[in-house]
Amino acid sequence: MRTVTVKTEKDTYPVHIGSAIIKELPDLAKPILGTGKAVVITDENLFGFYGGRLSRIFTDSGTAPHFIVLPPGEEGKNLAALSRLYGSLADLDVTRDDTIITFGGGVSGDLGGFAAATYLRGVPYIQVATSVIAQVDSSVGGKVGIDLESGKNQAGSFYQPKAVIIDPDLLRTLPDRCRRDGMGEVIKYGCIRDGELFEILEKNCFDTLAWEDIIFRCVQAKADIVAGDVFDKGERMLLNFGHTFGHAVEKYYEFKHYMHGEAVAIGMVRITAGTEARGLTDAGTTGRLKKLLKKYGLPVETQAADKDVLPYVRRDKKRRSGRVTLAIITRIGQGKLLPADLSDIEMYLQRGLYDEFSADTE
Ligand SMILES: NC(=O)c1ccc[n+]([C@@H]2O[C@H](COP(=O)([O-])OP(=O)(O)OC[C@H]3O[C@@H](n4cnc5c(N)ncnc54)[C@H](O)[C@@H]3O)[C@@H](O)[C@H]2O)c1
Ligand SMILES: O=C(O)C(=O)C[C@@H](O)[C@H](O)[C@H](O)COP(=O)(O)O
Ligand SMILES: [Zn+2]
Repeated sequence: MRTVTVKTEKDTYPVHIGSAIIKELPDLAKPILGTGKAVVITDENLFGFYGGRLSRIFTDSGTAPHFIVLPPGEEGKNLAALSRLYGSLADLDVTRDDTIITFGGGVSGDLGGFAAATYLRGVPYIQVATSVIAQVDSSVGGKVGIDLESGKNQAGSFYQPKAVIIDPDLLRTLPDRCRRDGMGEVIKYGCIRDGELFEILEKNCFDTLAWEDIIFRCVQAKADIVAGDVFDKGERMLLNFGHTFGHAVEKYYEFKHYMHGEAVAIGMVRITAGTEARGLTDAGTTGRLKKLLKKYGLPVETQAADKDVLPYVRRDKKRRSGRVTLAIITRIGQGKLLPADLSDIEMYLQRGLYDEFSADTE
């Protein structure tokens, strides 16, 4: 087992990464749980695969967990689901001495984490990450929240977990589309910070990747970034590379068409074409990025028209009174924050630039 420590001004917590560590969950959780109840928030798919096993390992260690089982998928990361979740927590008579364990992908983590942040003004929680997205990104850093009618992740909070548990073996049951989807965020880390990771991904394929190492690299990168900017005022905004357009396109399709990593893939290509067109990014970068995304089965463009998607771009949370901070890359491995007028966003993200600058590099 390897452990990365996330250290912010207020919170310090471990991210444990290791094959088969799910068996150790009750022991790893014990110092947090104390004598309180363990309330596992998960989704129907995960409950089907792992509910029995989780029950057993906890019961064997002397604590029977309570389960709250949500419908799976992004369409359920909303106010109605949050409201039902509060009801379930009340039915279980949860108090601040109890511990929530989110067991799942980014949706269970974001929604369950937001419930933990707000129910009784805060109940301690642990993230157990089961999807690629959750293992490389969402379980770390404490961004929790839900989608609103106005857009993606529009209500939320920064609420750090007490611990994060990542067992790569759990990925064995992950559907192929979700595995591919997760590569959108992995490739993001290669783009904004870790050029060597990008090269590893270029040289390998799903079957040859050393998965635990990939997770470790991404988690370490995220822990470092979050430690320096927990509230997303500076460097953390780099983690939003590809998300300005990506979130807009997810919302345009009402979260029914693209998964998050797919939308981020499309968004990374869009913004990079826009900055390459203006000489802000090394020539050839968009083509190289596009080629890698395609290799891992990700979409690189959308059918949706600019006029339909771009209005949602204006909801971006990196916006401050008429200005927006764009997360861009100057080359593979080097992220940069680019302040721009809100009115310029469309110029950077227009489809025409994509067509011009996204030829595959061979
Ligand atoms: N908070 C953050 O920092 C952050 C970072 C990245 C993404 N996100 C959010 O994460 C969400 C996307 O995450 P996701 O793709 O994990 O979504 P998800 O939780 O919906 O999981 C995707 C699908 O995979 C299934 N699944 C997950 N793990 C499984 C396993 N081990 N075996 C079998 N099935 C499994 C789920 O049931 C679901 O159907 C989005 O809402 C995105 O906004 C948040
Ligand atoms: O942790 C962060 O910071 C991120 O931006 C990680 C992103 O991958 C993630 O999708 C996040 O939820 C986006 O945040 P938002 O503030 O744009 O909603
Ligand atoms: Zn993301």
